[in-house]
Amino acid sequence: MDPRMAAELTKQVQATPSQKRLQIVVGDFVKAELPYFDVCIFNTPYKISSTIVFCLLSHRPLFHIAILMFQQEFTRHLVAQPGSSLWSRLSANVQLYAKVDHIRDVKRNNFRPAPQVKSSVVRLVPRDPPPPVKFEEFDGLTRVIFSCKNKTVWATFLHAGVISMLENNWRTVTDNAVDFKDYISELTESTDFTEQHAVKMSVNDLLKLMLVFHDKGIHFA
Ligand SMILES: C[S@@+](CC[C@H](N)C(=O)[O-])C[C@H]1O[C@@H](n2cnc3c(N)ncnc32)[C@H](O)[C@@H]1O
Repeated sequence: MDPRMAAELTKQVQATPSQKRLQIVVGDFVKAELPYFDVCIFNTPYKISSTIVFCLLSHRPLFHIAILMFQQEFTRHLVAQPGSSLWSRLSANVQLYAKVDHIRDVKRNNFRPAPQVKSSVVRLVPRDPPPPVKFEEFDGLTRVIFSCKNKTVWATFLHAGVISMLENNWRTVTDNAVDFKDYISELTESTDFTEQHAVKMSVNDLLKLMLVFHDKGIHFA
């Protein structure tokens, strides 16, 4: 590893008020039962980047800080902000649970042999306490919203596949005989986000939208 990078990572770790314990886990990271840890420094296998991020964020007790290296393109999504073309389901899902900052890009020639892809290092600090939102529910909403990220929220919710998925969820908890398309159409028009495009919706906007649906008994997972 580049000595400057090593020095920077060491500084990050030393700035962390942790009990400095080293944990060694042998096996498949995704399947392993992770022990308690404060700090995670990980040159991740890039093909399982998002699995790793969500494994870490769902781990309890919460860790304090993670310094992670990923493929550069992936990190651009992790740190993207609403309004950017890179703002995506991944960005919103991760930023709901963690503050993510870009630390630095790593050039190909910092490795021997030089890999095909560029890398970047990010810092992930979980929100503590974590928001009281079920991951599957928020992910269900972002799956819908970002399926048509340049359409308006109103248009997205009137898509036949979306209506049918939400209606199935809804019918499992209600006997209400109203026409679901009318129900959801009125509901969507009543929000502040009708004309909003997914690409501009912040995590808070998405949470507000999710609560509007929950108030009417509609769930995304
Ligand atoms: C340091 S990582 C990644 C290197 C580089 N960032 C990449 O993606 O090619 C490479 C190492 O991770 C290991 N590895 C791959 N998948 C893994 C998994 N699910 N759990 C634990 N280790 C894994 C591989 O065996 C390999 O030794």
